Amino acid sequence: MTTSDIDESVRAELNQLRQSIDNIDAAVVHMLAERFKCTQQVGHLKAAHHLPPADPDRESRQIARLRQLAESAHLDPAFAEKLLNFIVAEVIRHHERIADESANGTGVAGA
Ligand SMILES: C=C(O[C@@H]1C=C(C(=O)O)C=C[C@H]1O)C(=O)O
Repeated sequence: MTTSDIDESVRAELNQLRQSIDNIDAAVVHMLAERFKCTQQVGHLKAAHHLPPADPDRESRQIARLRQLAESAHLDPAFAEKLLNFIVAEVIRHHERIADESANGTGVAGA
C-alpha cells in the first residue's frame, strides 16, 4: 500500500499533519540559523581574546538545563542531549576555524 491508495479522509488528515510538520521544520531551520549567528559572534569574541573554542562547563550546564526542559515537555532527555551535542560539536568546529583564520590573519574581522 502506498500513500496514493489511502482513503480521502485519511489523506486529508495526513496532509494537514504534514503541513504542520513542514511549518515546524521551517521554524527549526530559522531558529538554528539565528543560533549560529550568535555562536559565530561568540567565536570571533573568543578568537579576539584567545579563549578556547570549547567550554565544557558551559556545555554541562546547558545539558542539565535542556534535559530538565525535555522532561517537562515529554521529550526524551537523552534525545535532547544528543541533539545539543550534535549542534555544539558543529559550533566548536566553526570556532576552531575562526581561531585558525584569526591566527593566520586570513579571517574577516567581525564576519
Ligand atoms: C557558544 C559557545 O561555544 C561553544 C558552543 C556552545 C553552544 O553551541 O552552545 C557552548 C559552549 C562552547 O563549547 C560558548 O562558549 O558560549
